[in-house]
Amino acid sequence: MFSLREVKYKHILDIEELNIEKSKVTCIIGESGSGKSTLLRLLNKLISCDSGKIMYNGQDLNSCDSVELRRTVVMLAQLPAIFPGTVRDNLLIGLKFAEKPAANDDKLLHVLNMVHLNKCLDDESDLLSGGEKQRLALGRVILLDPEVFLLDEPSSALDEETERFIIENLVAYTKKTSKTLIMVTHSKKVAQTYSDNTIELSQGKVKRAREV
Ligand SMILES: Nc1ncnc2c1ncn2[C@@H]1O[C@H](COP(=O)(O)OP(=O)(O)OP(=O)(O)O)[C@@H](O)[C@H]1O
Repeated sequence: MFSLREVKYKHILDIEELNIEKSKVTCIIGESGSGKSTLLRLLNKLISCDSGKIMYNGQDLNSCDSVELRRTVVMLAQLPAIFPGTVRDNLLIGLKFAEKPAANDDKLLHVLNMVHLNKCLDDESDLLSGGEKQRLALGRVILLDPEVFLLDEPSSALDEETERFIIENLVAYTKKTSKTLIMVTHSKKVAQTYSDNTIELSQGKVKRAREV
């Protein structure tokens, strides 16, 4: 799905060769500052590499329209934005930005259940805890129903049990729908348990890329 050849970005990333498979769960691990978030941002075309080539489904990412790309490849940042308004507003705003039809309350409640967020749709989002806001933003991304999820530490603010519940739901959903999940995680345990492939970065280079 994604293939990278001799990709360099500033002093931060220097990747000789890397392939990320379609319809698989790929975890990106590595020490803090190793370039994990930068790699996700390259794949979402939020930044462009200085040299080398990134292909997406056989097409050079440079020649992909960024807006079109982000309709199918959706990124959840490490510190996602929460907008003023209710839980419902925050779930629906992604669909609105993407010019997709709004979802009904049943669908919104189903997504809240998936991300283990036990809140009412009319609750004010600025009263949520950090971990709850993180799950709300994840729900917003799930509603967009992209082909590729790029998730930057989606469970960093969660306790182990909630993390397990959410990642299990997410992996089951992406497997069932043949979506591609690319997820940065600080947890080797999450990578070992749930990923089909793991990419380990160290100082901007691929230290290891393997099937688990
Ligand atoms: N636009 C930029 N310009 C210069 N340096 C940057 C830029 N963005 C990130 N960096 C630096 O690049 C390195 C890699 O950053 P990145 O956020 O990709 O790391 P990470 O592996 O995701 O780290 P963490 O696990 O702490 O989130 C860091 O040293 C960071 O300070």
